[in-house]
Amino acid sequence: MSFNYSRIIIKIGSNVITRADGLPDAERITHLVNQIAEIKKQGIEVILVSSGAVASGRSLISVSEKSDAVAVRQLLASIGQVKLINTYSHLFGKFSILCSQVLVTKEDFRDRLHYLNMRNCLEILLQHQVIPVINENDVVSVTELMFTDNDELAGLIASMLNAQALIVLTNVDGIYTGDPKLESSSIIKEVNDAGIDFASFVSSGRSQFGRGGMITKSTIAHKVAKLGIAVHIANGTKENILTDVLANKVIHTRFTPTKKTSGKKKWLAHSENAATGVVQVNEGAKTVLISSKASSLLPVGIISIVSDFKKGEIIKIVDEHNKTIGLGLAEYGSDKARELTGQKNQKALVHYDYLYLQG
Ligand SMILES: Nc1ncnc2c1ncn2[C@@H]1O[C@H](COP(=O)(O)OP(=O)(O)O)[C@@H](O)[C@H]1O
Ligand SMILES: N[C@@H](CCC(=O)OP(=O)(O)O)C(=O)O
Repeated sequence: MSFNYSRIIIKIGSNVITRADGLPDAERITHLVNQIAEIKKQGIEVILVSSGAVASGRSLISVSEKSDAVAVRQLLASIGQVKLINTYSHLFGKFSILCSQVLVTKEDFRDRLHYLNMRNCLEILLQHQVIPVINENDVVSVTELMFTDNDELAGLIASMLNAQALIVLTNVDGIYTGDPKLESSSIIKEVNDAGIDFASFVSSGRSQFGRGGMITKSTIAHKVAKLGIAVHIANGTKENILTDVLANKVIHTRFTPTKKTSGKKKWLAHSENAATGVVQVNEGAKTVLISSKASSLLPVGIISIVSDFKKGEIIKIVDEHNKTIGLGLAEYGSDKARELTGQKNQKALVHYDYLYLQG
């Protein structure tokens, strides 16, 4: 049985695009573009999240090893992104397909208006049959402003565009039960909502040119699947991998999508870093909020306003043990919330439509 998706995000990792010597693998990129063109011909909308700017830069310039690592990354990415996008543009052009360059930073996902502007841009590209090729803007994203890696970025894009699936291509067949190099390890074919402790068997090690490693892939995949989007982690170095994944013909790891979530909640799900305020709730409120019943956060269940916020800002909701249980959009500021804390029959601080609860 093949998967019937109409909109997919494909993430191509550094290790898929890069040869062992650190230079871009032109043959592989060509093969992937050929498959994407084939998928597009079937009427499936495709958004590409592609790493490879740094690797492409490496093929164009040599830099002294003594130079500052952050500056070198900026230099390589700045030069390399031009080559990367030119490669895609040339290869897609052979199929008369237009692609576009979209470079983003973590900041672009913070503010809802900015987020919606970005979404509108991607939607109009898709409406015009263009394949957006997205990468982090490595030239301005440094240290704490960076995404953990492009897996995190791909997860955000999948949520933003209500995609049905996210396909993450890496250099192993999927998530293994242990070190992929050991014979005793096997591929986990299906992950469902039951919740697996990935950290217990996925090592934090990364492959040569990767940034986040398999741990970020697992965490992001789990989060995205819980928002109702299927996630496939597969080996991008294998022949016909994309068409085979969609035809369900190849062994890989698939995270089963669970409940459907609204666009607003999907945005909130990825907004922890943008939260300004923190609100602590009691056990009763926690139970009601995480139950299957749709409930808003009312002042009666609030114990304290831990840090300040203004109306319309994102707040983190924590339980009595300071564990984060969700994120929401404040209907009013922290001054008013403090006045109402513990009181019955008051206006909700977070309306259910603007409340995302981590499960
Ligand atoms: N349990 C595991 N299953 C699969 N891969 C693992 C596991 N533990 C660690 N890894 C490592 O994660 C690497 C893939 O992540 P990463 O280096 O970030 O790649 P990419 O560039 O594709 O994002 C694999 O090459 C593998 O060495
Ligand atoms: N933006 C960088 C890639 C960063 C990155 O996180 O890569 P990956 O390990 O593939 O998720 C580049 O284009 O070189």
